[in-house]
Amino acid sequence: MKHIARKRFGQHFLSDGGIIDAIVDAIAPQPSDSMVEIGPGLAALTQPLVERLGHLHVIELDRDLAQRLRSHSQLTVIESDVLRVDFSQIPVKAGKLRVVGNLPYNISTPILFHLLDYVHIVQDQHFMLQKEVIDRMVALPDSADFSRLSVMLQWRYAMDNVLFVPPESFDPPPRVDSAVVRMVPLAQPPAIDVRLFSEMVQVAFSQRRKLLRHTLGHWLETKGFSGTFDLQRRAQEVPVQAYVDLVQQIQPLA
Ligand SMILES: C[S@@+](CC[C@H](N)C(=O)[O-])C[C@H]1O[C@@H](n2cnc3c(N)ncnc32)[C@H](O)[C@@H]1O
Repeated sequence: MKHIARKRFGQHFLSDGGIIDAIVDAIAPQPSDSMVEIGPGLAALTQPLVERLGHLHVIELDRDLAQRLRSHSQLTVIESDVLRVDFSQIPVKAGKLRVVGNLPYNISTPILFHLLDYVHIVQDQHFMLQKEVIDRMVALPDSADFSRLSVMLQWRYAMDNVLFVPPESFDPPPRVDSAVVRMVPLAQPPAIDVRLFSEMVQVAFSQRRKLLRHTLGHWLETKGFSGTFDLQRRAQEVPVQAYVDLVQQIQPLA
């Protein structure tokens, strides 16, 4: 029976064979990999991936789609909201977990933040996202796209935009351009208090047009910060490393 795409689940199914091949080539799955796919849908990516891997974990919220996928003996289906999945419970053969998915765009940022909690067990992530979101993820300081998302991901991942995907590659087509991003956790990430860092970056970018003196200045006072930091700048002018250095000065880790 034909599945009718459900808008509330952000369902846009890949239908362009050339794009599917290009994504699978970019992922380069190996039989020794332990991989999990978020939102397999009608298995456009799932099928070629599992052919190369032999086995794949998939996380699907839509009950009907999860039911269809269960008939596939090489898949372990986790029927759940991905934001509730504890990725540390997914078995890995050896090494680390590889995470892939053509994500539901309405919750792509919460998914990226949820996965930050598991970055230490992840080898890499390949995600199809709204191109505009990827532009923000990989943006450099002083550009209009440099945002909270850029800082929150760049301190922990090396990222690159690997493929542009136009709306007509999907059925039904989304109203936006898409792209595929590769995210590789940094081998030697800085030691920081992630919660404090997240709070600080949120405060810094809360009013992008204002100088940090008016936004971050007060927050730093409440934290008892007595070091030096140039607050005569806007949040988007500050390099990621400077945010890292700042949070390390506020609360040196034990
Ligand atoms: C953009 S579609 C991609 C489908 C398929 N991978 C493809 O490329 O054709 C997103 C998929 O994520 C599923 N999904 C939506 N919200 C979800 C959630 N919170 N947790 C897990 N899966 C979800 C949808 O049901 C859908 O199958």
